[in-house]
Amino acid sequence: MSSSLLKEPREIDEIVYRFLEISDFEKGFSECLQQLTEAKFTKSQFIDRYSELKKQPDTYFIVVAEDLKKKKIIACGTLFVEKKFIRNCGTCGHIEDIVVDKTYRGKNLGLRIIEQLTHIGKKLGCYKLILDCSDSNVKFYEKCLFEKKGVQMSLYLPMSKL
Ligand SMILES: CC(=O)SCCNC(=O)CCNC(=O)[C@H](O)C(C)(C)COP(=O)(O)OP(=O)(O)OC[C@H]1O[C@@H](n2cnc3c(N)ncnc32)[C@H](O)[C@@H]1OP(=O)(O)O
Repeated sequence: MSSSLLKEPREIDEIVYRFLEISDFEKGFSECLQQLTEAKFTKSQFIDRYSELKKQPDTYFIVVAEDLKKKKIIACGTLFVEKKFIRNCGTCGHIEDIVVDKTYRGKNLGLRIIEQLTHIGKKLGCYKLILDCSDSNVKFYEKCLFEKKGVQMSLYLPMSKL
């Protein structure tokens, strides 16, 4: 994943926006994600998943914000890139797992993470970016220029290994 895919400036007020690195386990990546949902994992699980995603460099783009003074991950978000047959074999981007550390909310970090993911999506030629969110986050995504469309549906499956 080349950092040339990222939007400039990548550093604002001693906060850097960059791709996830293997050393981010120590910098509180899991603790940041835990402020979104259940996200406890061991270092070995992190390394396994990180290595797996690294093998698909055109598909998974995880952007983090690091507070350089504290060496701490304070926000993150994912762009998952889906290759389709429809739309002239088009590419659709899925925005996932956006979270900003509680103590940094309301300072445009969420907006900047979305701007980075949108920038990557544009550079990769995605024809659209889509996401699921709760009603309470609709206004945030509208500020990020998304518009409400359709409904979200889920089917949670038992976690069996077939
Ligand atoms: C696809 C998914 O991942 S959905 C899951 C989203 N994540 C979560 O719900 C986790 C918990 N929440 C968070 O981490 C954060 O509150 C986020 C990511 C939703 C927002 O991040 P923040 O950094 O606080 O937002 P940011 O400061 O960039 O806000 C940008 C604009 O949206 C507005 N905004 C942000 N959140 C909200 C909200 N919930 N309701 C209304 N407006 C909002 C801000 O006021 C700001 O507007 P302004 O430019 O007029 O001042």
